[in-house]
Amino acid sequence: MKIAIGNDHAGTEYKLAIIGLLKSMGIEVINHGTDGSDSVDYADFVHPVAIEVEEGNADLGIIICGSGNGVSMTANKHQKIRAALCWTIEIVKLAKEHNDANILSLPARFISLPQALEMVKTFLNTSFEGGRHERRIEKIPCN
Ligand SMILES: O=C(CO)[C@H](O)[C@H](O)[C@H](O)COP(=O)(O)O
Repeated sequence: MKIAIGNDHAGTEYKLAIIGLLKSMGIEVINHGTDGSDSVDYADFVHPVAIEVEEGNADLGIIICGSGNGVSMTANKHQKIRAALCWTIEIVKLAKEHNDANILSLPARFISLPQALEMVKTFLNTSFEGGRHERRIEKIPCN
């Protein structure tokens, strides 16, 4: 299992903790930064994550900013990406079961760090249900 991860300055603290968790689980991480607290533009760090997932270099992605919106909007511009903005464990579960989300988007300024770590575990441990949901996700791309 390989995970690509990226964030802006609002997500650095959570990102570093998530990398620690993933490594402790034996998961390989491709870190696209930023690793600092200086103000940056999230798109610069999210497009590389989306490309890793689209090209199959990473199995899944995790992206983090203050609200989770900027990173989600950026990732979802990529044809093969289904980035899900999640703020509870249940929504993470549904994002995998029903939407086969391949990138988890976290709003670092609106969830606690322990909550974020639990959400990451749920993202990794939940499977797509397929069936009617397969038909629906196939209709998402517009070009
Ligand atoms: O893109 C965002 C909002 O959709 C993210 O939450 C950013 O992290 C946020 O806008 C950064 O805000 P800042 O005031 O520049 O720290």
